[in-house]
Amino acid sequence: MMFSTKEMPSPSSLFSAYASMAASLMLFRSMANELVPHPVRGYLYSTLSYIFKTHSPMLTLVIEESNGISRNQVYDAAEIYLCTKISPNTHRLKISKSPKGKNLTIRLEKGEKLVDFYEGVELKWRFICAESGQNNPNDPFSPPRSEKRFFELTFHKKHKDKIMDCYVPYVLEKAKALKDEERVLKMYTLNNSHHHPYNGFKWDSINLEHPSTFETLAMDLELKNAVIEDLDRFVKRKEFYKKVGRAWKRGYLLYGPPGTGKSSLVAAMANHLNFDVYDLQLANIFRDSDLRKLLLATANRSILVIEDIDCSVDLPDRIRHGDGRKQVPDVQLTLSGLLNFIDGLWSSCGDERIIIFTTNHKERLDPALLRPGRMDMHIHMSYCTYHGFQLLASNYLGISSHHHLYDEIEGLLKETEVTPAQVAEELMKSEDVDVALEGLVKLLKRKKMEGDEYEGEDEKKIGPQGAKRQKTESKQRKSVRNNWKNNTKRSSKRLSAKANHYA
Ligand SMILES: Nc1ncnc2c1ncn2[C@@H]1O[C@H](COP(=O)(O)OP(=O)(O)OP(=O)(O)O)[C@@H](O)[C@H]1O
Ligand SMILES: [Mg+2]
Repeated sequence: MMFSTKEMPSPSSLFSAYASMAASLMLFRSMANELVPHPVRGYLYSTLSYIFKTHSPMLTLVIEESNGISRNQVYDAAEIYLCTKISPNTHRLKISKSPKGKNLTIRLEKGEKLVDFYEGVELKWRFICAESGQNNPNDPFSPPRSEKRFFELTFHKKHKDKIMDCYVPYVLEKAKALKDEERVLKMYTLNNSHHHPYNGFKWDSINLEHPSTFETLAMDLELKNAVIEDLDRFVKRKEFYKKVGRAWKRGYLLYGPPGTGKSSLVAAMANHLNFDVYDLQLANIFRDSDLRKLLLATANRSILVIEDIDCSVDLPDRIRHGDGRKQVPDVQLTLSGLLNFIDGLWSSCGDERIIIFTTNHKERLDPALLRPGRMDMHIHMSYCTYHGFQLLASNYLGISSHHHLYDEIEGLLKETEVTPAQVAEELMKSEDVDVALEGLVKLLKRKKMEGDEYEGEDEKKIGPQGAKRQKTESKQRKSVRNNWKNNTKRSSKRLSAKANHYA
C-alpha cells in the first residue's frame, strides 16, 4: 500500500498499512522458505525487516550477556534491577540461593516481559533466551548447543537520548546499590602454604561472618557516632578527594588494652560499609617486594588491617642476623617502607581504601606512625564504662529497664579496670538476669580487692618509699581511669568539630 505525498495518513490507515506489510512479510517468508536458497533467504529477511522496522516509532535496544570477551555490565545490571520491578503480570520467575548468600536470588524466566516507567516514559523489557547450534548425538563434530541470552528494551524513539544518557546509568547505579546489599563480605588472610620463594604470598578468602555491628559495640556513644559520621562522610566524598588532589583513603589507629573491642570495631566498620577486610600479618612477611605485591592485590572498597602494629613492626630488628650482621638489602622490610608505600603507590592506584592499625600500646609506636596526617583518626578503646555495660546487658540479657543491682555495678565500674570482653563473658554465664548480674558484681568486687591487695602486699616487699611511689602512681591511674570518659568525650567533640569544619 502506498500513500501519495499530499495525503496525510490517519492512524487507522497507518495501522492497516503496517498490518498488511506484516502479512506480506509472513506470506513472503513462507514462499521464500520453499523457493529461495538458504543463504539468500537470510539476507532477504533482514532487508525486509529493516524496511519494515524503519516505519515503527519504537526503538529496541538489545542488551546481550557478553560482548564475546567480557560480560556486559548493562546486562548484569538489568538482571538485578528488573527483580525489583516484578508485577502481578509476571508469570514465571527463577529463584536460587547460594550456600553463603543472605537472600534468595530472583531472576526473570525466559520470555517474560516487564513494564517500567522512568520520568513518565514507558519502557518495555523482555528477557530472551535463543538457542543456537544443534548438538547432533551422531555427529561428534556438530557444534555444541549454546544459549544466547539478552534483554530487549523497547521505548518510543523520541526518548532515545533520555534513555541512553539517564535511564541506563540509573539502572547501573541501582543495580550496584542492590548488589552491595546482597554482598557477602570477605575476609582475606595470608596463607603460609602458598608461600613460594618465587611467587611470594597470596591472599586466601573466607566469608566474613563477624556479627559485630555499631549497635552491639560497647564504646563511648559520642566517639561511636563520630566514627560512624567519619566513615559515612568518607564514602560520600569521591569528588572532594579528586578536587583537592588527595588519594581517596582514610586511616584509623585503634588503641587500647586487650579485650576492649578493637577487632570488633574493625568488623563493625566492615559491616557498616559493606567492605571486605584484608588482614595483613606483618610478622610473616620479610620482603618489601612481597608486601608490595600483596598490597597491590587488594581490591577497592576494602579495609586493610594491620593488628598489633607495635609487635609486628619491630622491623629494624628483623633485618639483622642473630650475630648482629645485617642481612642483604632485598630481605628488608621497614616501617617507613610500609608507610611510604601505603601513602604513595598503593593509595594512588586504588579507590575507597581504609587502613586500620591496632595496638595495645600506643606509647610504644614508632613516631612515624603517629605523625599528624598519617592516621586520620586515633580511636581509644577503653575499659568498660557504665554506659557500655548497659548496652551489653541489653544485648546479652535483654534488660531494657533499671535493675536493682545497676547502682552497685555503676559504682564498682568506676573503681575497677574491667574490659567489655570480661563483662560480656560474665553476662553469658546465665540466662537468668539476677544470676548473671550477681556474677558480674562478684567479679567486679574480686577485681577491686585484687587491686587493693596487690598494693598492700607490695608495701612489704618494696619498703615505705616504694609503696609511697606506687600509691601515687595508683592514684594517678585511678584519676586517669575516672577521667578517660571525659577525655574521650572531649576528643570526640574535637573530632566532630574538625569533621564539621571539613564538611
Ligand atoms: N567494646 C565491646 N563491645 C562489645 N563486645 C566487646 C567489646 N570489646 C570486646 N567485646 C567482646 O569481647 C570479644 C573480644 O574482643 P576483641 O577481640 O574485639 O578485643 P580486642 O580489643 O581486639 O583485643 P586484642 O587487643 O586482644 O586483640 C569480642 O568478640 C566481643 O564479644
Ligand atoms: Mg584484636
